[in-house]
Amino acid sequence: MPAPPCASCHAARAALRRPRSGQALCGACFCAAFEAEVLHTVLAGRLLPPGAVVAVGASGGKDSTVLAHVLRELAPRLGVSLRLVAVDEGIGGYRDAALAAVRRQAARWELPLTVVAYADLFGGWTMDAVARSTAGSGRSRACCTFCGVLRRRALEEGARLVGATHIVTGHNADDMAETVLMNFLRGDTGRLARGGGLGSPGEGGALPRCRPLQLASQKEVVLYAHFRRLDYFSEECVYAPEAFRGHARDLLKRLEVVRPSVVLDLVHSAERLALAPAAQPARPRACTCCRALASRPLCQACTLLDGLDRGRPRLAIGKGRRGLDEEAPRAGAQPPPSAALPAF
Ligand SMILES: Nc1ncnc2c1ncn2[C@@H]1O[C@H](COP(=O)(O)OP(=O)(O)OP(=O)(O)O)[C@@H](O)[C@H]1O
Repeated sequence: MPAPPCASCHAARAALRRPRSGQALCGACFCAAFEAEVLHTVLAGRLLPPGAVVAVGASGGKDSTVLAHVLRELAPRLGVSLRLVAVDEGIGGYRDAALAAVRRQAARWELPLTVVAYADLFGGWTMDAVARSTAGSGRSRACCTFCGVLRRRALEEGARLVGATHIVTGHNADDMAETVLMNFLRGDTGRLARGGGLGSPGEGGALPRCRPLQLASQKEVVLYAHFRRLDYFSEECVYAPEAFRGHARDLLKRLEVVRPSVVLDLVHSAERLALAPAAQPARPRACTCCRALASRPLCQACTLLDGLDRGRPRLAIGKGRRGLDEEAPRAGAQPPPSAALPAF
């Protein structure tokens, strides 16, 4: 049976059905609709004001590739300029190939690219060194926790380096729903309270961050990359199989079979979530080591780096926060560059 005509242009044959609405569209009309929806997200949320210098967190993966491509299309209408910022976490056999993809994109799209490395920013620590250090502590699955905290800090540093006023990342609706679910499953009310909305306004001097693809499903991101013939790196990080996120992802996939709207429902729930006054996280204060915003005496990045420097990663990544708070940073510990507390 031939494909039905495109429900938008009525001229071409439909090439896909949109996963959520079931609308049959040709590739060109789907891409135009996808771009219009991202534009709406940015304008309705007032995420990127005209004149903004936007640092795109570029990992070489599908999400940030699609984000950079869409924003490049929308940049003249939004009146913003773009810079690609890539973080080299020091993950052998993974990040080098991903960075090669980012370099190809920067060259093809004529966008300036800056690469910042954990090793330079964090006193020689790479993710491979962190993984070696945490192996045998029984907590090696926490690699992604370390990486998330340090990457956020590194992205902030890279963005400042290129004179950016805003940071955007490629988190899509599926990523966000996984995060919400993980925070619920861990009982992490602080992150639940901070994690909603389309980004963070830039508390305490940190650059404002946003996620323009937060309402786009993973399937549509992949479809957009396919129809725009984007070149991206699709391998999974070598440390990802250890991550708790994988369990949240599996659970969501199963839930989606019985309730297709579950991903967006979770994202919207998090946006509207209000904590009871007694459960509100403590007011952030300055980290005693680097002066970044922190909900405890030490910010997360300093806590992790200090734990690593002491050779006690178990302390740094465990749930025993009380123990952590009592620990002063090791004398002479290098404070990492300043940034604010992670919101995602
Ligand atoms: N090494 C990196 N350098 C710069 N930005 C990064 C890096 N890793 C992740 N990001 C940013 O954080 C976002 C979420 O990354 P994460 O690895 O959690 O998810 P992902 O769904 O695999 O994203 P992607 O497909 O873009 O790699 C990315 O879209 C990107 O904007």
